[in-house]
Amino acid sequence: MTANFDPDTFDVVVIGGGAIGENVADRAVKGGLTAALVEHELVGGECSYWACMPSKALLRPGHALAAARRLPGVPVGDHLDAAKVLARRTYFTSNWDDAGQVQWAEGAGITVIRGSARLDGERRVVVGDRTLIARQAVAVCTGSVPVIPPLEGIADTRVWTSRDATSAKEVPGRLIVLGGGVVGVELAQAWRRLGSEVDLVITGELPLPRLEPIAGELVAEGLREDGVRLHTGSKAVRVSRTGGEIELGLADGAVLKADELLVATGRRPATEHVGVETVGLKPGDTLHVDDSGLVSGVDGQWLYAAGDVTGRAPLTHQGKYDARVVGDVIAARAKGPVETPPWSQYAATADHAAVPQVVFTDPEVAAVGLTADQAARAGIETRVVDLDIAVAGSSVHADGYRGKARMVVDERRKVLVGVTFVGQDVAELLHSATVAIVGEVPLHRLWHAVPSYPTISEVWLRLLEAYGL
Ligand SMILES: Cc1cc2nc3c(=O)[nH]c(=O)nc-3n(C[C@H](O)[C@H](O)[C@H](O)COP(=O)(O)OP(=O)(O)OC[C@H]3O[C@@H](n4cnc5c(N)ncnc54)[C@H](O)[C@@H]3O)c2cc1C
Ligand SMILES: NC(=O)c1ccc[n+]([C@@H]2O[C@H](COP(=O)([O-])OP(=O)(O)OC[C@H]3O[C@@H](n4cnc5c(N)ncnc54)[C@H](O)[C@@H]3O)[C@@H](O)[C@H]2O)c1
Repeated sequence: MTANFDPDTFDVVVIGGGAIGENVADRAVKGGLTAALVEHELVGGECSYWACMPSKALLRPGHALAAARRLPGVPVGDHLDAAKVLARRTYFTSNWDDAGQVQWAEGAGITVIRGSARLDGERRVVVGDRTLIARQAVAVCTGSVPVIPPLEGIADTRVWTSRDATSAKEVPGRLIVLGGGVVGVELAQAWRRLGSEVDLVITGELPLPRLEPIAGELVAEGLREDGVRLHTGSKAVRVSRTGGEIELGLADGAVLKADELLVATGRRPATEHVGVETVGLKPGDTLHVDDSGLVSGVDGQWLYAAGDVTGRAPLTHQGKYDARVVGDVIAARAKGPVETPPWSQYAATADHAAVPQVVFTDPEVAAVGLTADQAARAGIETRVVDLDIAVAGSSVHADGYRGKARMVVDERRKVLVGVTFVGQDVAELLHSATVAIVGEVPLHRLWHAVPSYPTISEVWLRLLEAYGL
């Protein structure tokens, strides 16, 4: 480790102390460097306080109740105790206090600096009246912010973003959710199961349009069964609030009324106020990176980025994988030139081949790799195998179990390039698919990975049989 005599000079300065920035700093320190982590809100970022953790804490009790109802003989009540669910959610956010994460970071040897950071040319970062100097590298890990569509009246109307929807202290009586991506479907179901009347407005015919159609089909079915009113093919055009009531006007003339409107129409990289213009980049743009995390268009191998700000895979686990690459490669390059071949410690190759994602609705969606469409568009000669999940394990798991599975095979290489499972409790099946894709396991060898009886994993056997093995 380089001795740190000047309190404003570090080997690495990380801008943004979300999960991704924390991991860049941690790996750099583990590699023998000094690192400063600059954060202007809460160390831990979106995932810990307003995204993954609180949203999953809001969803899980409703799923447990629904699962219990599918099993005769299990004594269950008819609704959740919302106050207790909200209190448990708040526990998972540490009541929006980052003392624990700061303690972790300092214990890991990272210097935490509070304040808003801006790049100020090569290897310089300004925080308030301090100018930090980065001997080796600066890593921008500033995450993303919600996109608010330009609806008439929206600038003057108080609406919810995902932050409000994950931190609300009371259950709204009526909630409109605009946008049928992952945030939209998860939070529509969470609040519906906590007692809100929910209208979900989507532009297409199915929610979750980036995933295989089986995901949108079964999730739409699940939402409707819960009582969510799904407005498909709908375009929101105007919004207003009178007193406590918000109105959302649709292009077909319909007007939806509610107590709150959650705008869940996507996110964009947070690069507007980070001083990227001082190094020749455009504020607001995505920071495109190579597989080692080096920002494109900036010379000198000193500016890195990871996480949502890169637009590669806006997911905590994948961003943390990219962060481990970035922290490791900065430490390695501090000692000399480094090769970054695919699948090496210094290349985030999986971002192109096998990004896993779980949508934590009921039914769950667990998907990794390419959809059939994406594989075909990439010029891969594919064979698609579709199945209902109907094995001994699924029927024991829940009465009336409904689920679907799809695997996308690269026919030339006889390996998997994409797998999607949809159904109750399929999330834990996903890692098997990720291992198969990353390991490029030939199907004839996968045949020898025998799933236990009676588990839902037996769907693997059925998929391979349906393929012809
Ligand atoms: C509702 C919701 C649910 C989600 N659920 C999941 C899930 O279940 N699983 C999953 O994998 N992903 C989930 N995601 C996505 C996940 O939250 C993000 O991919 C992840 O938080 C990105 O981490 P990050 O570190 O890149 O950004 P962030 O977590 O946003 O961290 C960036 C940090 O940088 C700080 N910062 C920004 N600018 C500056 C500056 N100039 N100076 C100092 N600090 C600055 C911010 O305050 C912030 O703390 C969810 C997202 C949402 C919105
Ligand atoms: N469980 C998880 O892993 C999880 C959960 C939540 C979020 N996330 C991540 O966070 C990111 C952001 O999620 P998101 O749902 O905000 O974004 P998204 O881009 O996934 O979905 C936004 C949706 O809003 C729709 N939309 C855009 N403009 C609209 C408009 N004017 N009216 C109606 N619909 C409109 C889009 O067609 C899209 O379907 C995602 O990329 C996801 O990876 C992950």
